[in-house]
Amino acid sequence: MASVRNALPLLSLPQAHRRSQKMLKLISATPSPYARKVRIALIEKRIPFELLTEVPWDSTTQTPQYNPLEKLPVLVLDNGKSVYESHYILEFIEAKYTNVMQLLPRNDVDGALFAKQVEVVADGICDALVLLFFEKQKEDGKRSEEWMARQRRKVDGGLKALAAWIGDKKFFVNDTFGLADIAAGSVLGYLKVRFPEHSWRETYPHLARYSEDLEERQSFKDTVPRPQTISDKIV
Ligand SMILES: N[C@@H](CCC(=O)N[C@@H](CS(=O)(=O)O)C(=O)NCC(=O)O)C(=O)O
Repeated sequence: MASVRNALPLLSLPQAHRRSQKMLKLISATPSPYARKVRIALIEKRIPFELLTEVPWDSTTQTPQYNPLEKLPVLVLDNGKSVYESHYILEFIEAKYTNVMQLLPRNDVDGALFAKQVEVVADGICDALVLLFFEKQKEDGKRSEEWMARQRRKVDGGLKALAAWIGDKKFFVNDTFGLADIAAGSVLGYLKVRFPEHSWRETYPHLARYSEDLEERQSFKDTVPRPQTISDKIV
């Protein structure tokens, strides 16, 4: 498990505080669109954390020690407790750190619920992309074309919804960067890395421009997804 302290927020902390500050830990993987959501949120909120990079598919992973579902991201708290499932981690951070930038509008229930609906669709696209990615890894003759077609329909349907919702706006909710933009930006960044051949940018030019604008934010620049080498056979 590779470890790196997230330098951005620490640069703003007085030196003495850095040594005494017990650090949140985030178990992550370099390509993970789910983990990227949490990384972006922590950076945007300027909450210091230590990044622990894992390959959850390898037999050597420590992920199961922190999540009975054996999935990352996992946020490991100062008291050793772990918080898992990306949408819940974001809800946890939003609720527990109230004196920092908020991802959801405080006085707009419908706006907050819509942001969560965008996250549902973005995460659903990620789920379909992950299933598609691993189906494509199967040996010739063992891949199900019907199964892959079903996942592609979910991806395309989700992208159509995101494109319709964003239109030519800068952000999804109340013209303010927030949860919906983290979720949508993360899945669009994942598409670029894992499925560069997908034609979504030609099909939805506004969505492409929206994604390019988000990638200019420091929190996105610091968390660009990278493919990972999986040592063990996925079983
Ligand atoms: N719904 C989960 C999905 C997390 C997930 O699937 N993580 C993958 C890694 S990655 O696809 O995000 O890179 C994982 O740990 N997979 C291991 C496993 O499923 O056993 C979330 O939002 O946190």
